[in-house]
Amino acid sequence: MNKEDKYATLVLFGATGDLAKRKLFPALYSLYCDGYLPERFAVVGLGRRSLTQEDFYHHIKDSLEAFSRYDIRPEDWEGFIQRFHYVQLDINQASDYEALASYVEKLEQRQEINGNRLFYLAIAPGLFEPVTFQLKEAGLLQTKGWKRLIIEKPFGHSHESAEELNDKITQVFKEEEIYRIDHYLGKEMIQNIQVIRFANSFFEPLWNNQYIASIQLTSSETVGVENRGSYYDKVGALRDMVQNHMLQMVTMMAMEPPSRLKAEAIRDEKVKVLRSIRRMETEQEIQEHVVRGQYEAGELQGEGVKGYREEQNVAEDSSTETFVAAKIMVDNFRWAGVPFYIRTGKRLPSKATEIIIQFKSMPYLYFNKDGNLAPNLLVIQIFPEEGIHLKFNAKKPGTEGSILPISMDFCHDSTVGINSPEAYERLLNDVLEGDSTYFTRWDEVSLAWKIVDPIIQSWEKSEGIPLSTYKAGQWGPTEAKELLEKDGFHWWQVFGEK
Ligand SMILES: NC(=O)C1=CN([C@@H]2O[C@H](COP(=O)(O)OP(=O)(O)OC[C@H]3O[C@@H](n4cnc5c(N)ncnc54)[C@H](OP(=O)(O)O)[C@@H]3O)[C@@H](O)[C@H]2O)C=CC1
Ligand SMILES: O=C1O[C@H](COP(=O)(O)O)[C@@H](O)[C@H](O)[C@H]1O
Repeated sequence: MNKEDKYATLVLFGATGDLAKRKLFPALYSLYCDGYLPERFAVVGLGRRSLTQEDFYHHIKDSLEAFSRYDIRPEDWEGFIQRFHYVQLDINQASDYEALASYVEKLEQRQEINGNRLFYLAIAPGLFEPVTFQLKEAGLLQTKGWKRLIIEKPFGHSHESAEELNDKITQVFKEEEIYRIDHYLGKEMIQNIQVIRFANSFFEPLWNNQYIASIQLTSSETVGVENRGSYYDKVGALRDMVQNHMLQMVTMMAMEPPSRLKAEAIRDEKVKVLRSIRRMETEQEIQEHVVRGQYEAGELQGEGVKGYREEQNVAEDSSTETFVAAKIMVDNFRWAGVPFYIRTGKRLPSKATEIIIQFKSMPYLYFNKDGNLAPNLLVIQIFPEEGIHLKFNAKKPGTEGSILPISMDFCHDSTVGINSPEAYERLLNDVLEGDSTYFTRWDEVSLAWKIVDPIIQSWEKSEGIPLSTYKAGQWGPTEAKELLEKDGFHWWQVFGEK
């Protein structure tokens, strides 16, 4: 691409918020240090509070000191911080947008930026819609260059609310200008799934129901809800993690090779997977295939922790799930009969994200006739380490002649020896380049809601599926174990687990 195409002004709503502090400023700093930020690039940070430029600089410095993967070097800091400008704006005040429009225009003239504008909504979802309309009203979208919108999660609370939001936003921005963030798609090893699958002749032939017995996807967290109780208690793990991150991982694993390595072709294939996922409609199906749980007080890493209902801003009688496990079936030629087991939860024993592919057993067990030969596993480790591990059987050295499960390991972190870029760095750079491959298109979001909505509705009925409990520090309720055991599987030990 032409380098001028990347020159841009980033208009950042929510510049004084938690996301900006923990993720966005550090991501911008890394992009700057790695030479990915265009030479003409300005950030207009917006917040409700009154801040001087100096205050804003301090705020950004604090953010980098706490969260950046690079140390602040004076020679980088100067070049970086001069791109930042703070403007106080109340999202509900039309006159503030007029002031913003004139500020941005003058800045673009001064910095010779040709009108490319990137609007990032790092604000509460209830504000997404008013902001987009005000941007239009104030003429901020009438620009000579491109305009793009980055929108944070959650995108809706149900299919209906997501559709309403989408209808509103698409009155102002075209679909190809909208970048819906799912930060899991920015993770190194999730992007690597395509390369593992489509650049290796020995994986692709095995990637189907003839050779694969089941696939497990885990995203476990040790943290509780922390200071996000008021958000989380209305949302729960199914909306917070499954509707987006977990289903996106399933699509990356299950999709067909795209016709071209282009955003639309890849997203078309992911959509086909979402369409093929068997919908659970009846209460019985949901009860059989989905487990929900909530943590009680327990012990984690040697320390006592409180239960979910004792957390700040959580209702005393809350029935919000902090854990979900589910069996997902993808009804197509490639995957018929292969269960995809997903689980995610808070206050679990370790923080880990990984995908484990369990291959079918050999048709005849010459070696262990009792059937105890370990199955071949391919482990895609996404967090804490980034790596791929292939587990297979080999002869135990010596005369005994017994069999030993061994592992061939590729550990990305230690092999490459770098501090791998964070998801937000890749995603911000992609938006600047106009590449929407790792953002969710509306039809993906819509289908994902259609998969989870009936489950939510069933849970909301008082006679619906019971909410199980688990002690903080355990791998969810016992029903999560039983979900696999009834199919003859078990959860494999997560890498991060001690
Ligand atoms: N924090 C996180 O780790 C994650 C957050 N997200 C999403 O990112 C978005 C932002 O979250 P987060 O940063 O945590 O939220 P915060 O509550 O920390 O920040 C909210 C921001 O919105 C601004 N704001 C609120 N009301 C107004 C208003 N009327 N006019 C102008 N600005 C206003 C605040 O400005 P001020 O403080 O000056 O009032 C602040 O900058 C949400 O959609 C969230 O779901 C997604 C994934 C992770
Ligand atoms: O989107 C979210 O993701 C985080 C987990 O992300 P990870 O990159 O640390 O795995 C989760 O804590 C949060 O509740 C959810 O909103």
